[in-house]
Amino acid sequence: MQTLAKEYITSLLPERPNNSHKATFGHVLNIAGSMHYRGAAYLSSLSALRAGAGYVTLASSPGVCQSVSALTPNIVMRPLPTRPVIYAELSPQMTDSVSIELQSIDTESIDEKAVVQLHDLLEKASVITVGSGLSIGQSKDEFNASTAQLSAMAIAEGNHGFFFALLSELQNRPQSMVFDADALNFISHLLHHSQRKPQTSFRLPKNSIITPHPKELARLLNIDVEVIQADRTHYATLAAKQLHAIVVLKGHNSVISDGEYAFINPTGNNALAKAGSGDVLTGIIGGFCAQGLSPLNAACLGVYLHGLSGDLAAQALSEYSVLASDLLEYITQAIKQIEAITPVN
Ligand SMILES: NC(=O)C1=CN([C@@H]2O[C@H](COP(=O)(O)OP(=O)(O)OC[C@H]3O[C@@H](n4cnc5c(N)ncnc54)[C@H](O)[C@@H]3O)[C@@H](O)[C@H]2O)[C@@H](O)CC1
Ligand SMILES: Nc1ncnc2c1ncn2[C@@H]1O[C@H](COP(=O)(O)OP(=O)(O)O)[C@@H](O)[C@H]1O
Repeated sequence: MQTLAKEYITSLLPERPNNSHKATFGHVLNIAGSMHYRGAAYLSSLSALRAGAGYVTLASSPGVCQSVSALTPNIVMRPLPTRPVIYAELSPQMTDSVSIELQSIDTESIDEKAVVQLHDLLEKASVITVGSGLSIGQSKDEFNASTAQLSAMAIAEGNHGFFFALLSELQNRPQSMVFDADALNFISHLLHHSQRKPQTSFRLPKNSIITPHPKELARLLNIDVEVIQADRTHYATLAAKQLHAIVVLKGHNSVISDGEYAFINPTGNNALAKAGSGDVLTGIIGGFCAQGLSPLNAACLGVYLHGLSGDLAAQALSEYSVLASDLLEYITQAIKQIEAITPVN
C-alpha cells in the first residue's frame, strides 16, 4: 500500500506536443444522463475536456442532449432513440365492466436497439465512459406482474434493456472503459439478482476501470458497506482481482487497486461530499485515458487531481460552498500546480 506522491503524479501527466491536433488527445464517448440526471451528463462530459481530451461525444436521450447543449457548446451530441412506453390504465366503465386504456408516454429510456446506432462511435472512441446519471430503474426480472400492472413495470425498467445490450457490445472491445454509478448498479444486479445471465460467465471488458463509492462496492461484492469501510484497501484489491478491473474505491483517502498493488490518495476534503462530484471524477479519468494513459495511471492521476481540485476550490470558496460544477474551473488550477513540480525519473 502506497500513498500517491505529487512528484510521481507529475510524471504521469500526458505530454502535449505542439505538433498535434484534436485526435492526438483522444476521443471520449460518454454514455450518460437520463431524464432526472441531466447534470451528471454535463459534468462528466465537460470534465473530460478540462482534463485534456481532444473530443467528447455525449450519447444520451434527445432530452438530455438538448439540455446539455443549451449549457455548453463544447460537447458533440449523439441523441439516441428512446422507447416510448405504452402503458395500460384500468378505468371502471359503466357499473360492471372494466376497460383498459392504452397510453403512450416518453420516459426518455433509451431503446436497447440504440446500441446498433452507436457502432461507429464505439469503433472510433479512444475511451468509453458509461453510467453517470444513466438511470437503470429496475429490471423486468424483478417483476411478476399481470397485464394490468404493466404501467409501473414499463416505467420502472429505465435503461436496463439498453445497459444489457450495451454491455454485450462492449465485452470484447480493446479500449479503456470507465464504469460509474448506475453502470455499477446494473452490473451488481447482473451478478447477484438477474435471471438473465448466470453470474459465473460475467466478465468486464479487459481494460476496465470501475469507480464505486462504498455503497456501490457493497452492492458489487454483495456485502455490507460497514465491512468495506473497515478495510477499504483489502476490499478494493479483492474487487479488482474478482472483476479483473482497476478499482477506484471513492471517499476520504480513495483507494486505487489493480488487484496487486494499492495506492492511497492524499488529496480531497469534505467539500467533495456533494452531489455530482463523482461524475466529475469519471470525466477526468476518461480524459486521461483518452490521452493514452494506462487505466491504472489514468485512475491514479485522475483521483489525485480531482482531490486537488476540491482542495483548491475549498480554499477559495470554503468547504461548505463548493459545487460540483465549480470543480470544472479548479481542474485547471490543479493541473497548473502539478505541472510546476519536478517529476520523479
Ligand atoms: N446533477 C446530477 O444529475 C447528478 C446525478 N447523479 C447521478 O444520480 C444517480 C444516482 O445517484 P444517487 O446519489 O441518487 O445514488 P447513490 O447510489 O449514489 O446513493 C444512494 C445512497 O447510497 C448511500 N451512499 C452513497 N454514497 C455513500 C458512501 N460513500 N458511503 C456510504 N453510503 C453511501 C447513501 O445512503 C445514499 O443516499 C447516479 O447515476 C449518479 O451519477 C449524482 O451524481 C448526483 C448529481
Ligand atoms: N469527505 C470526503 N473527502 C474526500 N473526498 C470525498 C469526500 N466525500 C466525497 N469525496 C469524493 O467525492 C466524490 C463523490 O462521488 P460519488 O459518491 O459518486 O458522488 P455523486 O454520485 O454524487 O457524484 C468521490 O470522488 C469521493 O472520493
